[in-house]
Amino acid sequence: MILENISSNKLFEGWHKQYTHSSSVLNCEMRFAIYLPPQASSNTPVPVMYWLSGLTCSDENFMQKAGAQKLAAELGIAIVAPDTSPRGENVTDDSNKAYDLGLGAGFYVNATQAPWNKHYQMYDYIVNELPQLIEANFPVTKERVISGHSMGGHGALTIGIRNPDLYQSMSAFSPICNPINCAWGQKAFSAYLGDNIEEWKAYDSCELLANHKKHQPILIDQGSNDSFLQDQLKPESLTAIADSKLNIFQLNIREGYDHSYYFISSFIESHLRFHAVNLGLIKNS
Ligand SMILES: N[C@@H](CCC(=O)N[C@@H](CSC=O)C(=O)NCC(=O)O)C(=O)O
Repeated sequence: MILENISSNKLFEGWHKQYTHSSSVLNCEMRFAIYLPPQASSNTPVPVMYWLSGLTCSDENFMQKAGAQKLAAELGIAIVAPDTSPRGENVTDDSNKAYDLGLGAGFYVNATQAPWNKHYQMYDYIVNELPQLIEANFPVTKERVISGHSMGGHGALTIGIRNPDLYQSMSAFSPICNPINCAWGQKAFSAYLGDNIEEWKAYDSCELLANHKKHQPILIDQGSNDSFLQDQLKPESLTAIADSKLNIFQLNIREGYDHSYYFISSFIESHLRFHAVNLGLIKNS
């Protein structure tokens, strides 16, 4: 598969680069960003953290706002930030151009309903096509961890829980924890997956955590002053299940923080260290 490099910027002795490529899974041209730490420049393969962004985002929000690259350079972790939906003029968007459906709102599911199912196959793109592309073209190992924010936190948790052999650990900021029971999730899942709620459960962290046997460590940070906390995010639903099943689940409620990248940038280093421990790069301190 051909990658076209469209930007390169050096930072912390590593490189931030953006690429476009043709996606056979999504049936369109896609863009992603990668941060390659300095270790990768000397051809030492490094593990990868996949970062899934939230509603309205592209590959750029996290890379420009989270401030993750300095510590990623020290730890020797590459970061890959994909887009949040298929893109392009031929890709269906919401008829009202709403921010929570269609472009920028792929919800990391494989759509089964027309017209969405032609392009909206973000689950397969994130789990299969994109990592294959990354592993074929960059000096990375097959070791992966996954993290994300809001809609992307939902994506990171559901993808991580469903694929315990592919991701060593997962983390999330302000994730949509129980999409089958909130307005964002119900709107997106009824469009992409149809009316059968049983089909939605394959993309709901609470349902998955309750029913899957093998779990990797999970770290979640949630701001107490997040305007979406009560209606959309519902971390208490996940905690109720996780506490009874797991001793590797940590939810930190951060007093006064909101839903923004200011919050993410305040705690991203603890997420990187958490993943580095689970990748065996550093010891738990
Ligand atoms: N425009 C919407 C809210 C959009 C928003 O807050 N997007 C968040 C993710 S929300 C969940 O997935 C985001 O990350 N925005 C990009 C950024 O750089 O901050 C509204 O007005 O409610």
